[in-house]
Amino acid sequence: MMQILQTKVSTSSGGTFPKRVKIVEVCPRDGLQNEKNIIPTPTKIKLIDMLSEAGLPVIEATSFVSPKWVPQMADHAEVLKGIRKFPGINYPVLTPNFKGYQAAVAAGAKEVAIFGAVSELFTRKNINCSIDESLQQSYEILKAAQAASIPVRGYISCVLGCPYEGKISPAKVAEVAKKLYSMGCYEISLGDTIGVGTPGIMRDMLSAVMHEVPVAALAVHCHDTYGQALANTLMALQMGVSVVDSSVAGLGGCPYAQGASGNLATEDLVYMLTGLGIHTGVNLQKLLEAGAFICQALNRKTSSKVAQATCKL
Ligand SMILES: CC(C)(COP(=O)([O-])OP(=O)([O-])OC[C@H]1O[C@@H](n2cnc3c(N)ncnc32)[C@H](O)[C@@H]1OP(=O)([O-])[O-])[C@@H](O)C(=O)NCCC(=O)NCCSC(=O)C[C@@](C)(O)CC(=O)[O-]
Repeated sequence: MMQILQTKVSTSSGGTFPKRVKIVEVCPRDGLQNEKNIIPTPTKIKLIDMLSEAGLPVIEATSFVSPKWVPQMADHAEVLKGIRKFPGINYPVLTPNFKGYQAAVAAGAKEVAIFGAVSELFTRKNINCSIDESLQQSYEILKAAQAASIPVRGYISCVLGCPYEGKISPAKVAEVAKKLYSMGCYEISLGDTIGVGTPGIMRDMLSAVMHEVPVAALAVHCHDTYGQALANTLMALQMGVSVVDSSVAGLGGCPYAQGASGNLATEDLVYMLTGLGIHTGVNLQKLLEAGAFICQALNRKTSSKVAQATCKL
């Protein structure tokens, strides 16, 4: 039995927060991509349908990457074709190269996401090319997508630290963000891929990026390895960011980022935003049910504190 405590937190200190936040739910892709046991396609489809029913405005459905690299995403086309497409909800998919882009469009994708990084070593391990080569691949996708009126979101990984190169300079993040934005990405999601950042590092990184890209076009994507995801996200909100990536039940992690662990749990994000009086359009009860469903399917305990507090799984 789930019971949500309806706390009303004063918003008097929240003058600088955005009035509404767009949540980009990444569980069906980021949350599941690292799972070793192949999850049945109908389970993935049911999860996405439940997330749609919870009112999430954007649900990243799958990724059109190589099945040799990420076997869990091999059923991408079946997932994308099988989900109920709710009006007003976007279902973007990840595309690493032109081959992935073409397959995504053939399967009916109406929005795609490209991904790059600020670390040469991570880029090599993740997509087997250099940063410049990955930008070239992104450019090819962007050109084709623009001609087909398909919006493209851009991810940048390792913005607060890299598992292979360590510290990352904010100037480097700003440089890559500027390139992706000027190439035509409508939104840039800044990923703390291994969850090593703290709010001060987030502030410095965002300050640099905001000189190059309008804050309205920025999103944050925080992993929770060191328990900093919510704090880092709060810092980003205070700086005017109004798009946040998160994953129900806190599932997630990049298979090619040593030490990566789960994402910020969507339940915890929604709870905090509701407490701050920030509108998301998400029904927390339905979200908790979606989280309970996928945790049961994976035989996994939820990482969401709110789910733990409201439901003994
Ligand atoms: C980019 C590649 C494909 C290069 O992989 P490669 O081996 O260098 O590429 P290749 O061109 O030599 O191709 C190898 C084989 O894969 C096939 N192939 C090639 N491309 C595709 C495709 N799109 N779809 C299906 N098949 C494909 C290709 O046809 C070939 O098949 P073969 O001839 O051997 O039978 C590979 O490295 C890859 O798929 N990497 C994806 C890794 C990944 O998914 N990482 C996780 C997502 S990123 C992330 O999680 C971070 C993020 C976004 O969440 C933000 C954050 O937290 O920071």
